[in-house]
Amino acid sequence: MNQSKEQRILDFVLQNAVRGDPCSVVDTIDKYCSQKEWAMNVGNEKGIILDKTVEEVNPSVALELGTYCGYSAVRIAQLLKPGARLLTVEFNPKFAAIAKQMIEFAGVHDKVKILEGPSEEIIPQLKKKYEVDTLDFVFLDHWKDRYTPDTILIQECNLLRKGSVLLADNVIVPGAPEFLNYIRNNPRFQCTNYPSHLEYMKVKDAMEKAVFLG
Ligand SMILES: O=C(NC/C=C/[C@H]1O[C@@H](Sc2ccncc2)[C@H](O)[C@@H]1O)c1cc([N+](=O)[O-])cc(O)c1O
Ligand SMILES: [Mg+2]
Repeated sequence: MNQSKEQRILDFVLQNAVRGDPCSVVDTIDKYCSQKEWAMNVGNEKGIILDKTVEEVNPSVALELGTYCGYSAVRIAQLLKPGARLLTVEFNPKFAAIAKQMIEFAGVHDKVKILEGPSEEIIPQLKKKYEVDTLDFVFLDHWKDRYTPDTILIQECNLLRKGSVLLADNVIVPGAPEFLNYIRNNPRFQCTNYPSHLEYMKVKDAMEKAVFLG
């Protein structure tokens, strides 16, 4: 049965990265996806914006929507302080299985929990089932037409506190125009745009940061 691209990425990491070294896992994925097969990891250029935002927020509880192969989960997890945790939501079981192995190989599995299922089902479970009080940081990188409904759902579930930070990937390519319109016109959020480029390409992309004002 022929392998998936995601399985090829994982295999390349298992054979070429250093077990227990998150940086080498991230760099190895970037090497494979820039030289061999493009894949929708946030990549290193936007990854640095992600890193800086995570360091600035220093979250105790972080949520990621759209795990894919686990690239950004590994990037975020390696920056978390002791005792902090990342919950990452993935609905495709094949991708979740790849990401689980990627996260374990990187040695950050004690900080990361993969929640399998669609975000619209998982988000309402965060407080009771996953013992979340509020979210300090949310990285949106799943289906672009889910950014707005899930941001509304997160608010409806009282998961944000004054100062909670949302960071959205791909607000230019593939684009999230409805989300940009929603979040930039919502007085409860203070927005900042970070121009960048699409992962592994020269195409312009951007990330949008939105701080919840309470
Ligand atoms: O489409 C993109 N991302 C969608 C990501 C989707 C990921 O999240 C879930 S969907 C889900 C997860 C949880 N809950 C509900 C749905 C999918 O199984 C995948 O793992 C994308 C596309 C491009 N591009 O250039 O085409 C570049 C990017 O950086 C991108 O992020
Ligand atoms: Mg993306």
